Amino acid sequence: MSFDQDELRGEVTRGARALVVCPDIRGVHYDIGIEARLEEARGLALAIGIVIADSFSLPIREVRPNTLFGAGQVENIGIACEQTDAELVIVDGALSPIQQRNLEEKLERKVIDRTGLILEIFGERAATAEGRLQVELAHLDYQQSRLVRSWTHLERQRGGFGFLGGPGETQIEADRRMIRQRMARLRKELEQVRKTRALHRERRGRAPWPVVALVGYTNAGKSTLFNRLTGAGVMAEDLLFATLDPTMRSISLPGVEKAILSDTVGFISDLPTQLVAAFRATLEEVTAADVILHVRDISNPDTAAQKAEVVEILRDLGVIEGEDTLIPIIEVWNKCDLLPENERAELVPGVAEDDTTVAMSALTGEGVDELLVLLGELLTGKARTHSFSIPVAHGRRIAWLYSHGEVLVDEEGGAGKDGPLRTITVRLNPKEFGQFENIDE
Ligand SMILES: Nc1nc2c(ncn2[C@@H]2O[C@H](COP(=O)(O)OP(=O)(O)OP(=O)(O)O)[C@@H](O)[C@H]2O)c(=O)[nH]1
Repeated sequence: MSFDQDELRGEVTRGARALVVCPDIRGVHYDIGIEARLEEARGLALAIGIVIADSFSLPIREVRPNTLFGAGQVENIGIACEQTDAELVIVDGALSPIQQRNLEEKLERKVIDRTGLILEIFGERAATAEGRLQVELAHLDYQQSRLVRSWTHLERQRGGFGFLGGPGETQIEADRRMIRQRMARLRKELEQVRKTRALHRERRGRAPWPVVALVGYTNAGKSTLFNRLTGAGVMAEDLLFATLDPTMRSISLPGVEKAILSDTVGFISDLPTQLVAAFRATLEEVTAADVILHVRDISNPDTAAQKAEVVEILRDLGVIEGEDTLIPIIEVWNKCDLLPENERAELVPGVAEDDTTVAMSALTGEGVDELLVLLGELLTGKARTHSFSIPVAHGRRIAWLYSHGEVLVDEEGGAGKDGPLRTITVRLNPKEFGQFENIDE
């Protein structure tokens, strides 16, 4: 195989020192302000263990097709790299393959753009089979576009120059073909995974404990909360857990011996469209959770817009349908410590009236106990009423409902494709509701 598979992954290494540059292009609409964009870009880089040597924004009046930035700006980036010892430049915007190559040559450093950076993060976080496949597919797609248009560079690398349309070009063609073949294979595998869909059931079936999933906008404080909830005292079994999957840990909650806390990839503004499918797939595991903690940075001026985006994705994933949430969601109003005194007094600490909101600070720890109590209640005591339409022939499922839940109504419910139905209304807590889905006929 002539194409180096490693080229497709691992654009950046953990611990690399990077300069983060945020281009502010005149006439381009960004969802959030330049300071917030810079903050987000820094957060993204930190999320995959990059050390930030420096970060700044650069106004661009006119996009240069070859380098994006103007000549003077490129020079300044180079100087900043020298001064801060940066070995990597992250451009928080889209670079064409040509721009990326040219910047790399001029700066004599690796340069990655926003899509490349986000792909790295997704690659690290993808927890399900579908997520991993989607991320690899997006990576190949990205890589493919780079190959096509930067062929002169690769040709030179391979010593193919001198022959017009000669070996160099053939090499590129071969690389492209290989990528296409790999992509076709991945698509097939994806189809397979989707067909079986046993994924989540299997995952749920395997986990004897309830699962609590953290979702939220990037920089909302998910990791900080994750670390606070999982605490300093890491038990041996947790270490094993942490090695297997660093985004999952066990926690104990009032009334619940053990629950699993699962972190997910953060939501990102202006997500490049080619990454949307991969992003959703990395979040699929959320649909297997018993409770979702939606972490919000309540001190952020864009907090309402960020919430709307998160809700939209949860809708797409089928977690929210119309007015109903199929998995209970607790809104964590994080970073309360940053609110002005008068606003804080109304919120902190604790639980708001609707009992699905907790105001807290993952940094100072205020409100954490209230959150734990609410979580414990949701996972144990707080049963909810559900209505199921079940074929009479599915005796085991019906018997299970009687033995585990509190059946309120049980009546004839017409006929379905598996014969006569019963409509059973029953009170189940979230854990039992999850278990019920796994009961065979
Ligand atoms: N003042 C304050 N800062 C906080 C709080 N929680 C988190 N932070 C800070 O916010 C920044 C982002 O926190 P993270 O926990 O990394 O955010 P995240 O949601 O995991 O971000 P991604 O990994 O990008 O999704 C860090 O600098 C935290 O120290 C809080 O309650 N109060």
